[in-house]
Amino acid sequence: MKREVRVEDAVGMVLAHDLTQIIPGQYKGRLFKKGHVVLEQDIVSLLSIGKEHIFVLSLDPGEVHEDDAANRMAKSIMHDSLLFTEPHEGKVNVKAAHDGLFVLDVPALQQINEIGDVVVVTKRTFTPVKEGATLAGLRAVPLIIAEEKLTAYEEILLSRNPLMRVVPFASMKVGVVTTGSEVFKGRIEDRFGPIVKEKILAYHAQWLGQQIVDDQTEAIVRAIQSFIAEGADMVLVTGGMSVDPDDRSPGAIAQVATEVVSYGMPMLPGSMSMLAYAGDVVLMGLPGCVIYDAQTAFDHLLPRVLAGFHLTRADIAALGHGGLL
Ligand SMILES: Nc1nc2c(c(=O)[nH]1)N[C@H]1C(S)=C(S)[C@@H](COP(=O)(O)OP(=O)(O)OC[C@H]3O[C@@H](n4cnc5c(N)ncnc54)[C@H](O)[C@@H]3O)O[C@H]1N2
Ligand code: MOO
Repeated sequence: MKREVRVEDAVGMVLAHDLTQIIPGQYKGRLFKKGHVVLEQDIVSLLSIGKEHIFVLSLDPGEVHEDDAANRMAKSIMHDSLLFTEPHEGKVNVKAAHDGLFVLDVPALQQINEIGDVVVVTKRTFTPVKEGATLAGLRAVPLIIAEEKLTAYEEILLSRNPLMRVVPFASMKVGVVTTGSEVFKGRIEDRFGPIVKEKILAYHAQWLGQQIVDDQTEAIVRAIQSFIAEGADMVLVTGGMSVDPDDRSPGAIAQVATEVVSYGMPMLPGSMSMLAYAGDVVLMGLPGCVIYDAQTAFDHLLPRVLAGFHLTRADIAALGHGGLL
């Protein structure tokens, strides 16, 4: 509620509007901002610009100032992997405490943003982020917010936190099996090795090496198994993923796998990719587009796998929404 008070009585109260200072020839601008909580030392400044009375918004019981609200919003989503800025204009920014994969509880975010007057705005879930990156903004929309809106927010998080977190990447050991008679027989130069190596090293994973083999199922199987015997956490098989008679990679991966999650996925480019597991070892089949397109399904699967997630068919099916890269 807006009401008039004597400046001396305004300490602790919230300014209802901006207050302007004019010093002829020198300055015309805002001395205090709407929403400012009046401090003891502000009294002199206010009197010096001719304000003996000011309009304040009094916080009735059940009302919270925007900055206090933003602080409470931050408190409810505390997590070791997150850092929070001081509130400014009713907003706290959330930052990454370390490199990793940004992971968000999307249904909980939806529930929070349905409350009204509190908004949480984030990066997309499963985005790889660097230390210090801004992940989200938490904002109280009105200057004065109803306590019940904040309570509703806090109640959702009682059972749902962590709402968001950053999962560090494991330093997995990765081996690459490259198929293709044209490469094996030296008819063309291999392009897969350097491209995949760069993507893997960008996540600080370990490069075990690359084996180039002919389009023969047994040769591909042996190469995968030799990387597993060497301690690989992940083996990538490149090329030979589509429909030609020489495309042996899916069959070879399936032979080694204990679980085939998916051959084919709802992402373009990269729809001919494959994900399988041999025990805990991740097996991926990478189609030719990975050497052609800057972004494919591989770029979306790799960080999630490195963050330690065991992907299911449901996870793969969910890629379709936004999967047209
Ligand atoms: N009839 C269909 N044709 C294709 C389909 C389909 O569903 N039906 N899918 C297309 C899609 S999508 C993709 S992606 C590619 C998948 O290709 P492959 O993984 O089978 O790739 P290859 O046939 O082995 O090679 C394609 C192309 O890339 C060259 N290549 C392969 N490996 C290397 C390497 N290590 N270094 C350099 N160049 C390499 C290869 O020589 C071919 O030119 O299939 C579509 N077709
Ligand atoms: O697997 Mo293909 O890449 O859909 O582009």
